[in-house]
Amino acid sequence: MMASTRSLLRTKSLISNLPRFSSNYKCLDVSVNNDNNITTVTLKRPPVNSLNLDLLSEISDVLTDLKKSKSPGMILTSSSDKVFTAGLDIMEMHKPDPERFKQFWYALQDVWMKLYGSPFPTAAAINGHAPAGGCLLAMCCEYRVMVQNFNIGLNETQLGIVAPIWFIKTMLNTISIRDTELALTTGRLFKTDEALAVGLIDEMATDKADALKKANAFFERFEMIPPIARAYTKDSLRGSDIEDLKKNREKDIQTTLSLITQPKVQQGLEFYLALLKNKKESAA
Ligand SMILES: CCCCCC/C=C\CC(=O)SCCNC(=O)CCNC(=O)[C@H](O)C(C)(C)COP(=O)(O)OP(=O)(O)OC[C@H]1O[C@@H](n2cnc3c(N)ncnc32)[C@H](O)[C@@H]1OP(=O)(O)O
Repeated sequence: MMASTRSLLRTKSLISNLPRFSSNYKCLDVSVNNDNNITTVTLKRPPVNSLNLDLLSEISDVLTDLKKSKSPGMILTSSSDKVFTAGLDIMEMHKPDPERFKQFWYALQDVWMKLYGSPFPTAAAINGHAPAGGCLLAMCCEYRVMVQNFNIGLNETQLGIVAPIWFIKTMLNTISIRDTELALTTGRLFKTDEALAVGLIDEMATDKADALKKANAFFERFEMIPPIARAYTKDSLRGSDIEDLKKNREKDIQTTLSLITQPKVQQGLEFYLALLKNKKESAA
């Protein structure tokens, strides 16, 4: 075979392996780093990247594309300069339409299973606050770099809601049982340096550029590791948590719907929404 034909075939096979991303994402920016082929997925749903059905569906789609294209890795970050994501969109839980809520929760389960269980390595460049669902997304990643002076944690109890068992398992996979219990029961939000001290994040960064640089450096650790050995090892550690949710998926949706629609829980959410609005008014 002529050298030029060989090189053309090689180029073709490289092209067919490159991730093909939909340009139709409304709430995400997706870009591939030419130096290391790592994909950066940037959450872009102003003002606070709250996770509604649309955003979750797009994250789910991009994770499917990355798996199909055998991506060498993904960084999750935000286009905002102060919020990574404010967690689940409270409007999806406030006076929910049951059918819409089921779709929303199903999409959240999907994102969790795909991100927590991804065969490719993942890092979060947390360039802003990451409460509740935001902390969950960050903890699903294998490595977390966080810009200083922001907050992260599972603060559900502060809203009068209960973090589902798969949220709890994700925290248990990250920090100690003792710290998980204290953090969850008090709904604690950790400042960046406090999060580093308990191991909720792996590194601190001065700004987003520094966070992205450190997140990119994480992937160098796998240069000499066969991807299949890496992926099987991750699955041995995380796979049983995912299997548990797969088995209980419908039950988890029904239980969450019946809890979220309880009058006391709805009152708690209304109170919390009012606090968010008042905060704005008293700052003005
Ligand atoms: C029983 C059932 C089990 C359910 C289990 C549920 C599991 C997870 C739950 C969650 O993820 S609930 C969400 C928890 N999130 C929070 O507690 C964060 C709330 N937000 C904030 O603390 C702040 O907004 C911020 C993230 C620190 C950012 O502060 P900033 O000053 O920059 O912005 P704000 O002025 O506060 O907000 C702007 C705008 O966005 C609205 N908003 C904020 N967070 C959310 C949200 N999570 N969902 C929907 N909307 C949100 C906020 O009200 C403002 O709205 P406007 O006043 O501009 O209309």
